[in-house]
Amino acid sequence: MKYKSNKGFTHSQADKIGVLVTNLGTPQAPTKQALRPYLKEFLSDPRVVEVPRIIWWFILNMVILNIRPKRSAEAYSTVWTDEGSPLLSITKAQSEAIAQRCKEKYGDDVIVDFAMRYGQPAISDTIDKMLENGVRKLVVLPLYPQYSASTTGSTFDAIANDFTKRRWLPELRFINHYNDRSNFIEALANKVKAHWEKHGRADKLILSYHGIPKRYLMNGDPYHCECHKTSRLLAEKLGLSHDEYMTTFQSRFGREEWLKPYTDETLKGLPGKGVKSIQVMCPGFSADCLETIEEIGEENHEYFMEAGGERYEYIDALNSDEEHIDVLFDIVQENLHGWTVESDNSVRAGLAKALGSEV
Ligand SMILES: C=CC1=C(C)c2cc3[nH]c(cc4nc(cc5[nH]c(cc1n2)c(C)c5CCC(=O)O)C(CCC(=O)O)=C4C)c(C)c3C=C
Ligand SMILES: [Fe+2]
Ligand SMILES: [Fe+2]
Repeated sequence: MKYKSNKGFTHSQADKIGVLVTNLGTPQAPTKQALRPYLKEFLSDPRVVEVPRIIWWFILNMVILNIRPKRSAEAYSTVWTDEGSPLLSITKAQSEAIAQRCKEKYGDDVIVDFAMRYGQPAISDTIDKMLENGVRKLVVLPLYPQYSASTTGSTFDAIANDFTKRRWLPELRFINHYNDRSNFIEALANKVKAHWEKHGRADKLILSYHGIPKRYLMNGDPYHCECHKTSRLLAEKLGLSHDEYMTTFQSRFGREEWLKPYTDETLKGLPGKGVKSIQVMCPGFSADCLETIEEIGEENHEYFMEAGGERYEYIDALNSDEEHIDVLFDIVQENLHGWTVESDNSVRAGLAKALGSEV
């Protein structure tokens, strides 16, 4: 059979709304063996690496997958906790907190769950579970504030690809971005202010975002502009002048030019220009992960101090802070607008009978 059936449907089930929270994904363990399949899936995605497939297949399989898993595993082992990968445990906590809010407001009509674009829990498995539990309307919330084809676009591909295998599609609402949303900017600003209250101000606030190849921007990806907009709005909210903050791009991969200025090169150069104390925030990461904890918290900290810096502080991502959950729940609520959860019992009864399930 070409399409997945709707086994598990019972007529007594009421139609439900599903909220699927997604993030990038992370390896199962901080080991070379676990990194290989994770990196293979991630880096085989044509939205992530836009290089002709045949050429990329050779580079990926012959070079990268022989070198990078070991190096990445070492980096991951420095951030691993008792609960596993921070990205996974924080995304789970965010999803549970949104679920709690939905339960308080909508009771059992709205089911909230999370999935990862690469690795586990897989998007298709989570959609399977939701549909089996009666979901007929689906809101997808990728936890990327700024749209990029390599992240948000790729998440849409995964949903679309899953739908090609299903017979009875649910209704779909897909959240594209929230980079300039006022309560998101406010939550970021409050996080900075809380840090200032505790530690005082520094010479500069560095807003570091994950990079993408410059070529993607030149081909029309709005990510760079969306990052700058987040920075501008945040700086306005904090009353910062142009020389009190900076937008930079981190986590380069491969040899081509990526969005500039690069975070690492910037930090190496700042002490020589008289900037001796900095605070770094990453407003493109909804959860702390390898790229913030290790790359910003450790590696770039060292670069700055070795170059003559005197004070370096990383300001955590919004993670499962109450105010962040308020923002995410607000986005979800907006996207439930006009959706009711009335059960079409006659359709379900007919279907359940035909499928031989409970009627
Ligand atoms: C937040 C937005 C992100 C964008 C944009 C992004 C683009 C992008 N990433 C790579 C390559 C890698 N990224 C890796 C880790 C990683 N990337 C993001 C987010 C964005 N990536 C996150 C949240 C993480 C951390 C995951 C975790 O488990 O903690 C990695 C894996 C780690 C490593 O080996 O360095 C790679 C590889 C490309 C090529 C790209 C743009 C096209
Ligand atoms: Fe990345
Ligand atoms: Fe990195």
